[in-house]
Amino acid sequence: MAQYTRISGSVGLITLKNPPVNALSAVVRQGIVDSVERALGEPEVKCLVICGQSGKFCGGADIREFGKKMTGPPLIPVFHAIEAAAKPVVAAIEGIALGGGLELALGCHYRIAHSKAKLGLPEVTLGLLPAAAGSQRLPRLIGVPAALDLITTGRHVTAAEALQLGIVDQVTDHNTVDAAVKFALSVAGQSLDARRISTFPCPRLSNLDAVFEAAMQKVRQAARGAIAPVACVQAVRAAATLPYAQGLEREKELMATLFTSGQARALQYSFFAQRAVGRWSMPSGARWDTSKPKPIRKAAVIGLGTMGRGITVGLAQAGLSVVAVETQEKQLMEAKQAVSGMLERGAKKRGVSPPLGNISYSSNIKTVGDVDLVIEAVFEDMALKKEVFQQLSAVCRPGTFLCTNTSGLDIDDLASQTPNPELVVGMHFFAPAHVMKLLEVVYGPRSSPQAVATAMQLGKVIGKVSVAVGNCQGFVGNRMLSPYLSQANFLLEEGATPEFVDQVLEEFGFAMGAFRMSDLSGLDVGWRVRKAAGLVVPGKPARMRQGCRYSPLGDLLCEQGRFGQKTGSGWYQYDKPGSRVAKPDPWLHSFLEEYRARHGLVARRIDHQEVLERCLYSLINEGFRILEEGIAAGPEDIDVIYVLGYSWPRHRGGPMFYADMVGLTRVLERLEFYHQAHPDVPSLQPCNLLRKLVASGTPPIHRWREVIKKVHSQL
Ligand SMILES: CC(C)(COP(=O)(O)OP(=O)(O)OC[C@H]1O[C@@H](n2cnc3c(N)ncnc32)[C@H](O)[C@@H]1OP(=O)(O)O)[C@@H](O)C(=O)NCCC(=O)NCCSC(=O)/C=C/CCCCCCCCCCCCC(=O)O
Repeated sequence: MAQYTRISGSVGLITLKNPPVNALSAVVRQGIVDSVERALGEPEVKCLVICGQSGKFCGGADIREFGKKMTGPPLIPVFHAIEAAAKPVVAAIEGIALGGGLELALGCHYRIAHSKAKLGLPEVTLGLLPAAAGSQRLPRLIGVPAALDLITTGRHVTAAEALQLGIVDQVTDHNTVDAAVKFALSVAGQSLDARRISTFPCPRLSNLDAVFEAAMQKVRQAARGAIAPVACVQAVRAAATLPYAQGLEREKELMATLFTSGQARALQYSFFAQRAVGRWSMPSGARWDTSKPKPIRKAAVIGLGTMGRGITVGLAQAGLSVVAVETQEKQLMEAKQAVSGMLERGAKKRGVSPPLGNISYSSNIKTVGDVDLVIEAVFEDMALKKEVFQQLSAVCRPGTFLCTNTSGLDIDDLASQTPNPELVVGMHFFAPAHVMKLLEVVYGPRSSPQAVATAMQLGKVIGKVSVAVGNCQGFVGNRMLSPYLSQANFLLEEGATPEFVDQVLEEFGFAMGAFRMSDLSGLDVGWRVRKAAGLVVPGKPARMRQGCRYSPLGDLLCEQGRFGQKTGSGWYQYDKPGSRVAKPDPWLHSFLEEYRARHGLVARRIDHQEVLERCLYSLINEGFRILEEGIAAGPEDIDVIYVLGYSWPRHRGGPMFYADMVGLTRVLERLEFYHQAHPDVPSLQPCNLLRKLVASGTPPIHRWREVIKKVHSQL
């Protein structure tokens, strides 16, 4: 609702009340209309102030109302009524003014912000544009280049930047509502002619075409197929070239296309999924709301390779005290230098001082005796990790949580090295660990709910989106990647090239196709895993292993020392080791031809559809297996992992959301088709849960949990 009160006799105060972020629901919109009307009708009232309760101005349109039947007054006329008011209206911005919240403020005549407030038009991140006249008012207020930047990126700006840009008129460190009331009284009675943004001409640009061409090129490059950023540029162009009323029509037209698009649905699903994963549960029944985390003040990181360094930076930046341990003195010195450099660069960017003093370095593992939690980040080798866990058990005080940063090793096996397996959890960070938002928190069968809650909470403290998942080979992300990569390899055997497969996957929206990504991460990584699994048999490149089809192509490249970017060749060639520019490699093409000839394979023409379906549907099928086994609690968990950790295009929601969009019946049919053609590839065999979902009438994704629950209860 919106509550109307009178203060200081002559000020009408409208307070938005819709926890948690005062979103502009139908009731709130109606409340604003009624309050404004009332204030304008009261002769004693000289001016108005609009604020939000609980220190939050407004988080924008109520996203939960999208996709439902529209009720209540639409936003644009509400904001026009405010702008047209004959009494000054001042927005008192505390906390947030985002999306429709900022558009509301732009409809007001003046804006006063608290110094800690964040402002922005993040609609683009939800697949939309600021269609409550924001795309038309903001360029008129701050000019085209700055408006283009804010509207196409959706970034939030601080109050200080908003003041500099001219979005707000004043910033205060004190009570914002008091400041706004004082300000409103000071301008009461003054002409408002120069305060109505919709009447402003858009600041002229001499190089208008060039500015828009450059903006369009930039968004197209970054968008990877997303349509909202493109529409945002078009809407701002309308503001720059058309009268306000016509610009508004264009904004409406563009919004109509976006509003009902699959991309908007996907991005809004993703928004809620990222919040839903915080409400984790385990098959044992343990849950986020019944498991209390222990506060972590001091942590240790063991092993200061690339991952350990990134984790140390993340912890120190979040204000934790960190003991960073590396037993090799030379590496310890190198790591100290590298970590300090990362902290200094990060601090410079954020305009703060680097938290160098939060870290103490040591080559002696015994120095971790007084920490609350340890993150072991040594080399991905089970024997080595076991040794470290045994040492930790001897030196850590009772109750210390022991976490391992691993991308797929058995958490329970490791936990068995300690007398307290309930304190052990996996924390799978993604490289670079201080940058990537995703953290897989892996619980073993003996991990206590408190250990999981503590790791999840620590992830939040260091700015990660943490997803709790069960223990299995590769956990969720890497386990699903395995069939995807296998299909990519099989496609090469059957006639495709790495360039073609990557092109198809990149057109779908991945930042990198399967082969460019493998070259970047290093082909030796998978080689080591396959060796450990007994799949690599030197001198035996046969295409079957353990009764299933197997492609030894990656192993053969590794045997030649082709590990990818770091060695200057892999699936592609590079100018020099470490170079990032992948070029098609004639050697690789001849190698593939020889390989096919040796195995009696006849190259056939493989089309776009087959590449996409075989790679994506095998990955999705594995996702259903993971749900069936209870390794992930719901499809949102998988989707968040893929969007944040594996560059799955955000505007496609994630693999499970994509399956829902494509239609489960279609996914099932195509998997059956490919499995018939390749019966020796088990990952193409549709899993039980997928069949059950189709048999139960293909419910929409938000109802899959009901079917999953039934499947689990039958097991
Ligand atoms: C920064 C935040 C605000 C707060 O962050 P934090 O403190 O970390 O808390 P969170 O965990 O993120 O959030 C707390 C809970 O609040 C929920 N929430 C947050 N924002 C909203 C919201 N805007 N609406 C509803 N719910 C919201 C959140 O989900 C959490 O709850 P839960 O845990 O999930 O239960 C942060 O939350 C944030 O960034 N929020 C989003 C801000 C944002 O993006 N705002 C913009 C929203 S879109 C908008 O404003 C659009 C405006 C113009 C719309 C014009 C509409 C016109 C329709 C015309 C249609 C024409 C087409 C016709 C087609 C046809 O012809 O049919």
